[in-house]
Parts: sequence; C-alpha cells; structure tokens
Amino acid sequence: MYRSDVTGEYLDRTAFRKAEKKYKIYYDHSRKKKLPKPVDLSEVIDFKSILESFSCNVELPEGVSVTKSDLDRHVFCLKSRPGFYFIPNALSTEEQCQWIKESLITFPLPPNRTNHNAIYGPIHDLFASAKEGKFLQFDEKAQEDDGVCLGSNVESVATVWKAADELGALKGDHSRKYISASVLLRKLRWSTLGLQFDWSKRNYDTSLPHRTIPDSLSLLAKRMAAPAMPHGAEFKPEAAIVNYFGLGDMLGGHLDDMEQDWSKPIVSISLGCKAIFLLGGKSREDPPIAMFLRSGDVVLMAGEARECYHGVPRIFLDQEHAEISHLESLFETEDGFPFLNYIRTSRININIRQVF
Ligand SMILES: O=C(O)CCC(=O)C(=O)O
Ligand SMILES: [Fe+2]
Repeated sequence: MYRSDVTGEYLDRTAFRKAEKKYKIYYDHSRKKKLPKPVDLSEVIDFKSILESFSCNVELPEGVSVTKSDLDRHVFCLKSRPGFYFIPNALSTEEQCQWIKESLITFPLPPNRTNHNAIYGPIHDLFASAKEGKFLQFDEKAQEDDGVCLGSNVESVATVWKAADELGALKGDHSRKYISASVLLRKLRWSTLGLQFDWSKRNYDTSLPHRTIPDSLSLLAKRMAAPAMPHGAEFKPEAAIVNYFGLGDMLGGHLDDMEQDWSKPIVSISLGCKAIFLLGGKSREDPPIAMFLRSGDVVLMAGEARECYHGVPRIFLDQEHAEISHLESLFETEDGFPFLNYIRTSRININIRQVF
C-alpha cells in the first residue's frame, strides 16, 4: 500500500479498517496455484445494475436517489452521504481508451512529477521505452545522495535510455546502474498534473514548475462536475492526481483535505480493472459503504462528502471480475497491444481538483 497517512493499533480496530480487511485480497496458499480467497461481495453496491433497473422500470433501491442534470447520463446519490455522486458508465469506450493512453504516455512526462522523481529524477518516454525493452541508466551516486537530500540533486538528471544490447559494453562502469523500463512502468504509482502536490508536506507546492491541466481533460472534468456545482458556478480544474494500481495495490482510507474550498467537487475517473471503493463517514469509526468502480465510472465528492474517509481496498484483475472486455476489443483493433497488456492487470484513477 502507498500513501497511507496514519498507522497503528487504533486504526486496526476502526470500522473503516475492518471493511478494508474484509475486501482486501488474501491468497489461498493451500492449493498448488496461488488463488485469491473468495470474498463476500453481497453488500457491495452495484451502480451498473442500479442503472439497468432504473432505466427499465424506474426503480431504485432504498437509500439511493437520482438527481437531475444536463449530462446525458444518470447521476445517482446516496441519501446517507450528501455531496456524493456516482455517474455509471460516464465515459464511452473510446474516451476510456484515450485517457488510458494519456495516463501512460503524456501524464507522467516532466514537469509533471511521479513517484519515480525522488529516486531517478524526471523521466521521459517511459511507456515507449518499456515497449522497446529499454533500460534506464542512472547514476548510483545520485540515488544515494537522494536519500539525504530528497529530490534536489536529481531534478536536472537527463533520462538516458539504453537498448538491451548496449548494456554488455558498459558492464565495467560500476558508477552506473540500470533498471528496465518495464519494471519502472509496473512500479509507477502516481503522477501529478497541473499544480504539483508535495506528498512529504501534504500540500501543493506552487513554486514547482508545472503545466496547466490539458484542455480536453479540463473540459471533461467541468462537464462531469456540473451536477455537484452550485447553479451557474463553473468548476476550475487546477490539479489532478493519477493513481496507477497493479496486483495487490490498494489505497488506504484517507481524506483529501489539502484544497481550500471543499464545496468544490473532486472529479474521480476510473479506468481499467474493476475495483471496490469504500466511502466512510466523517470518522474512521463510521462503517463505510462499499461499491464497485468500473472502467468509465465517474464519482464526485463535494461538500459534506469531502469530509468522508474513503479508499480502494481491492482491484479485480481476473477475467471474470475485471470487466474490461470492451477495452480489450478496442485496443485489439488498433496498435493497442502495449496498452492492452498494461491495463489487463491494472487500474488507473484520475482525480481532478480545484485547489483555490
Ligand atoms: O482510486 C480511486 O478511485 C480514489 C483515489 C483517491 O481517493 C485519491 O487519489 O485521493
Ligand atoms: Fe481520495
């Protein structure tokens, strides 16, 4: 797990942690093949089937309501969590594929920062280099110094990619180390767009070089945010965090409390393999509501819901539960195999925020 804020005995006993443990992946080691232990999903809210039955017979389960919006999509709310909105299947398959590509190619590009910055400095062309089987050459000295002086001396290191057949000739040079681009891609955990977030200080560092959020993402976020915005007001996307989840990854219960104005929503887009999202209350002691997040779903958290603990305890990577066959079909028809390969075992979440 990464990005956990608090740990300890207290947390282990909270209702939120109990739910995390319930849904987290555990393996059955008693069999030859390592298989995930079955988990009871009967209490997980499924907005896909809620949408289906609502579209057929205008029926909604207890506690769920539908809100009016200009979007050509149904927007659902939870009566017990004001300020929370769920838009099932908000993005078309084409849009999902487009944002998966951007998340892998352009979003991790400098000046945007990723979890790799602190160790390797800014990295260019990660996805293309992984596709080409390349290796990143890095200076061991820079990596060691980095432990003492986080990031400062690695900002200027240029990315040097080497083809596999170039490595042999460089074996004698012990000051240089290599790591494969595919390992780095697998270990990509987050990238930040727009105003850059400083995880160590848990705030936005406006002094860091940054680009504005790409126009097309900004437009999408504004359109999606509309149901959670006061009449006539427009959402201003200023920052986004892109989370990349692989096998066994989870996002521990947390609050996103670093933005100034909590009345503005966080617009959160799910891509790739299905996940379970836990939406708690204002205390970790409040039992969270579990729901499925599928590729193309959009969640908004605004107002009171901004004060609710939330997290992602489980990603489903197996064919039956991942529910990505629509992405597979589209990626298979183009030169999409490298993306397909990645997304078959991954989930990506893009969450867009107005900071000020
Ligand atoms: O992955 C998700 O759906 C939620 C991400 C999230 O809560 C965050 O990045 O703050
Ligand atoms: Fe969050």
